Amino acid sequence: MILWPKRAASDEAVNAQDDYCRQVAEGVHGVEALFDEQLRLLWISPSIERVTGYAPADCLVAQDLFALIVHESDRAHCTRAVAQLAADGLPQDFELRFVRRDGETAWVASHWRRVDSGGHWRLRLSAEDIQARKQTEYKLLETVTELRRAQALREHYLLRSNDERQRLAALLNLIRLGILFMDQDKRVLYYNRAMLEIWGYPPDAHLIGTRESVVQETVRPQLADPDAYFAHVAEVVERRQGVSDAFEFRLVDGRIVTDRSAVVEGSVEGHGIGRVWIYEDVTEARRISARLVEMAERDPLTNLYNRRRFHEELERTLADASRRGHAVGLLGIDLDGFKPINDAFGHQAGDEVLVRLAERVSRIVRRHEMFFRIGGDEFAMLVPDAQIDELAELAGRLRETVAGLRFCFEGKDAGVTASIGIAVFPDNGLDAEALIAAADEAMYRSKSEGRNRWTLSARTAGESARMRASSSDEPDSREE
Ligand SMILES: Nc1nc2c(ncn2[C@@H]2O[C@H](COP(=O)(O)OP(=O)(O)OP(=O)(O)O)[C@@H](O)[C@H]2O)c(=O)[nH]1
Repeated sequence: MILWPKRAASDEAVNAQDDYCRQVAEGVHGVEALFDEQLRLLWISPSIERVTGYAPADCLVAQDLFALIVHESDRAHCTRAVAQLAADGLPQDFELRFVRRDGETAWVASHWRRVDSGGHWRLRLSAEDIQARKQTEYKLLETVTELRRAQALREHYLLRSNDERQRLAALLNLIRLGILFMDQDKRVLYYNRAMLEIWGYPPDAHLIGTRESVVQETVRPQLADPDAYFAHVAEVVERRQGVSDAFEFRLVDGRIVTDRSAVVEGSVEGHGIGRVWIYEDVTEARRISARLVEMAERDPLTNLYNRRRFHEELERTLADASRRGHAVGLLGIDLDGFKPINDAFGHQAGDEVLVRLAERVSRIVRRHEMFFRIGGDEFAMLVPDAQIDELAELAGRLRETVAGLRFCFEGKDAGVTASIGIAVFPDNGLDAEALIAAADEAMYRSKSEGRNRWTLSARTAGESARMRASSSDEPDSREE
């Protein structure tokens, strides 16, 4: 239903004017509507159908127009604003959502005005479609929200990666290995505390960004052989090996350090982003292992090399002598009358004899000669590149030294003598076993022929069964 105020004019003119006005009103693009004082809908433009899908007639017959077309969330506000306008006549402008017949939402900007005429008033609604703008706004809002979320996520990851870095740095600072990261431009990227300690930097040294060449110059004075070390570094860098082999080097203060290095691969395969160096101070480890080797090779009572080292040295010396065509002398030594000392004065007295004997005999041993305790009261002397004369002379001195040792246990004089057998490589044996057997056999001859003497083995190499022993006379040992 459309209502127009009547004017005093001819019916024809009025009808024509009505027709013009109707065409204008019905052709408006936005939604126009008129409500009476009871807020009942009097007229609504056909454009409502374009915006909501409801025809003007649907709106006019609706019991509650707001319930039909205003979105549930905006309805209360809309009702309040319209009641306010009715009461005070002040314009109301706000955005609201229409609910379309197909259930979709259509945003409009609504403008509510009170129009007065002849003591009566009506409410006029003008609403323009702002759906496109709202959609843009929504999109913008979504984009902004998305950006904020991404930003928050970035901050979160940044925080987490900083935490990770802190954790990693704490861990790396705790470990005893020195760690140094160089970037692809050969500048220091990271180092830990142990790296500073190993290279003798003060704990507060600041190396980040320092060029490799500068670092090398600062560590040069620490190195026992800087040129060899830097040649090694250059070779490792040149070779671009996966992980370099451990390289051992010495510092001027006597410490022993090893290094290993690897290229740090970036996320692009085959593209190195720098290099990591790992340093380990192995001084203590080397000292302990040397001590262990020492312990395994030395007799704890006399501190002479033991049977194990004797066999190693004998094999090594024979191999060396074979290559050079040298002779090797072996003196097998067994004490005479040692057991009676143990029996008469106790084991401790026997120990004292062994210790003093080892100490005194060691004094007459020359640089290239080696003296061993094989076990019990058995000793051996190894003489590389030996001549028979020298060996006889050495055996004589040895016999004399042992016989000259005097002890006093429980107020009684005591002493021991030595029976010595001399064997020479290659004359008396071509390998360690044969040489030992020859020396033993000669030593037993010394025993059987009166003790306190030396005997030269007469065994021919390769003829182990046959013996041609020469025996020394007491006390001036001599060859027969
Ligand atoms: N005190 C002491 N005695 C040892 C040690 N090792 C072995 N013995 C003893 O040394 C003795 C060696 O015996 P023998 O070789 O018969 O002694 P010996 O009186 O010299 O006899 P011959 O070799 O026949 O001249 C044994 O009584 C062992 O118990 C040791 O480390 N300390």
